Amino acid sequence: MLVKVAVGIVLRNDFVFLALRKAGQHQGGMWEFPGGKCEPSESAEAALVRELEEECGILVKACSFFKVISHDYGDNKVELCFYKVTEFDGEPMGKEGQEVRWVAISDLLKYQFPDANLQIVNELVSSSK
Ligand SMILES: Nc1nc2c([nH]c(=O)n2[C@H]2C[C@H](O)[C@@H](COP(=O)(O)OP(=O)(O)OP(=O)(O)O)O2)c(=O)[nH]1
Ligand SMILES: [Mg+2]
Repeated sequence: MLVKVAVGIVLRNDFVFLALRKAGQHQGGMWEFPGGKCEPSESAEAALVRELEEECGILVKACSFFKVISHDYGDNKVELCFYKVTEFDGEPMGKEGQEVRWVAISDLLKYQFPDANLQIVNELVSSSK
């Protein structure tokens, strides 16, 4: 089954907000851009706003669509809709107890991401140079 996911690249200056996926989750132990599954008939943008409030406690004020990446993990097929989040209310936090941190975009390659993220991470790092 294909799972549609909305993902937020939350940006502030040259930093991006990352969260650590918990051990029991799919791709647990990997760093991620916060987000989650779209509910049936929910738009990706609506899911993005809902998930970032649920997971990070922020209200998205401005975002722009970045890219869709489809990836087959074998056990799970995902379609990730990435958005750049450039304006938000509140200070992002790990609202579900997850470890979080602001990371300089130029340092992103030091973090381990799920395979589906590799292209996006490389593009972000290249564009920061
Ligand atoms: N949020 C997020 N998910 C990612 C990224 N990269 C990646 O492969 N994924 C995958 C992992 C999961 O299979 C899926 C996202 O599911 P999720 O676990 O965040 O979904 P959710 O927040 O709705 O959580 P749940 O209610 O199902 O527990 O997408 C990423 O950067 N961010
Ligand atoms: Mg999630």
